[in-house]
Amino acid sequence: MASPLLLAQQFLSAVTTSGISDQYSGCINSTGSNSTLSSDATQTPGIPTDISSLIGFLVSFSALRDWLKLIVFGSALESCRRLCLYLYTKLYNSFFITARFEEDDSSYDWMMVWLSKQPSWKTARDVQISTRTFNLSSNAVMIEGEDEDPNSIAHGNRPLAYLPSESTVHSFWYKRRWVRVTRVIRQGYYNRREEVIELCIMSTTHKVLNELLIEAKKTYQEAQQNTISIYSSDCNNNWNHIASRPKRPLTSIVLDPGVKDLLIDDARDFMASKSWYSARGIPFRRGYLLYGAPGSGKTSIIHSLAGELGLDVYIISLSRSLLDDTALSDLISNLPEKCIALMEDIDAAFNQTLHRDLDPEDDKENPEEDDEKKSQASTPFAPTTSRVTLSGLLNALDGVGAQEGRILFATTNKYSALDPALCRPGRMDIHIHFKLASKFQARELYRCFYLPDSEKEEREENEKKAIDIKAKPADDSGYTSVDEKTTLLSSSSSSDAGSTVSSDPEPVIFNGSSHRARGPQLSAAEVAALAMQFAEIIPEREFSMAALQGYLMAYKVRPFEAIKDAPAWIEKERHEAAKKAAKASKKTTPSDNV
Ligand SMILES: Nc1ncnc2c1ncn2[C@@H]1O[C@H](COP(=O)(O)OP(=O)(O)OP(=O)(O)O)[C@@H](O)[C@H]1O
Repeated sequence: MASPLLLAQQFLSAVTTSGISDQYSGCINSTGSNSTLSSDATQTPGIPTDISSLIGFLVSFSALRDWLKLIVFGSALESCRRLCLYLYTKLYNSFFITARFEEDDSSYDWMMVWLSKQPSWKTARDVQISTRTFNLSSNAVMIEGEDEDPNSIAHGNRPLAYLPSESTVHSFWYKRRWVRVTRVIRQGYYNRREEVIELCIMSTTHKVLNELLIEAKKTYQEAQQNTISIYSSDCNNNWNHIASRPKRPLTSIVLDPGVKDLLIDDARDFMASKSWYSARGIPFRRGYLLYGAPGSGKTSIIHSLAGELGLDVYIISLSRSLLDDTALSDLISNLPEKCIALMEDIDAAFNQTLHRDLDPEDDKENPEEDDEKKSQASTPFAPTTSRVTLSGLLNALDGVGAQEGRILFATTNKYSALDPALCRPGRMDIHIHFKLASKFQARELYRCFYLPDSEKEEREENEKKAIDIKAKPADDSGYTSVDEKTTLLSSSSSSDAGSTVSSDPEPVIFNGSSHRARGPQLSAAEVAALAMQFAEIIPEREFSMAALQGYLMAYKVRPFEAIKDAPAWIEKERHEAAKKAAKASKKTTPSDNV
């Protein structure tokens, strides 16, 4: 590598040949310091060899002098700029607090809904119109003047909102503090569009920010009051909000007497017993296994309970592609402290097909549906890519990383196929059998369908009150055996199941089908009497509640026809079931012979 001295000498020799050095040659020679000349340098007469004389020589060029001045001046300027920036940041940070909200976090939705309610946000001059609801089904972010039409979603009219345009700055006053808001859109990994809200508050402490956050969260929760949030995991194992569903009233689900009470009381009691569990060193978790006939209300009751308890539902799909034991464990440990974790068709995760096999015992409960599923299961579907093992699931449920405070609901149609380790108390504390519809359920479902709305509201109110009274904290929090509770609660509600109506209702003259609003207006007593008639026709434990619901849906505004045509419908269903059973047995006979 060439030394700087050598380079300087080469530069000088170039200058000398161009004649510039002539005027300076005297000066160079006058230094007379040739003592350190190298053999190369001796070949170029008049070139300074020590550093100080070289610098003196270079400085003697006016252009070089200017360059040097520029470098010194530039460095000083840059240092000054950096110092100012540092001081500004220091000063800014001591007077302002900046908070960022990323789009994939729930706090972003809180902020957007809260901001949409700020007068200055609504009057922004540079706006983007959006139909985003921020995971709310209500019109919490609608623009002023838009009617709050309860049917708007049914008509496809999503509420409109003003969102200030991206990268524009908006400011307003909050509790006598100046607040600046910026919507920043940036490019994330894999060119993913990411949105961040930056909130800058003029405050020296976090007090105002905390107040603002609490207010935003409350505003959001109020807007969300009548909905439950449903979360599901993505392939990166993150929990994503996938939907907000309106709460389903418990009265709309008809189960055998005592089952609903058992579930709600137990879950409420569990949620209020954290200290009881920790005092005894028992993991604060509760598991419910709902098993039985398809379409008997297992999923529906879970959603309804979530609404009643004010918990979000986190769906754990064991057959999700690429889910393995580690990913499952991560998912479960990332659940929030109070939530409902739902594993549907828990038996299906360990089968090699995407469909459920059926338990021979359960076959009896719903032959038609089961035959259908059997034939589906026998078709060559791609095997699931899930790699969850039973031991992986057991560890995830109660291993070290398992989340405390969560309520797990698992459903299955194939109870006897489940491993006893999975069903043991501690993992699944309460097992509830959901059977095909009883006469009592058929009667209540009919009432639910045709009861006037005002009566329904009253009934819901009464049921809610009854639940609230029971919800008072119990002294003996902890595990109670299923048998004990079922007996207790069944007896308390059996009077309802056995009620009868003595007199026949007045027939209402009504023909043909019409819109629901123009259907016959029946009194509660009339509906009750008709419901009794309907229940008498429906055979005990032969049809699922989903099948009965499907039948009544066809008679939404024709309560009398629903009763009149029920025997024919039952015959038809039996006939079809027999046909399917014969077909299925034909299919299996040749292989049996082989
Ligand atoms: N007990 C019930 N009361 C009121 N409606 C019911 C009941 N059972 C089922 N339904 C209705 O039937 C439909 C299916 O119910 P749901 O999905 O809850 O059944 P499920 O037992 O979870 O079925 P699967 O085992 O096939 O998942 C829903 O629309 C629900 O409204």
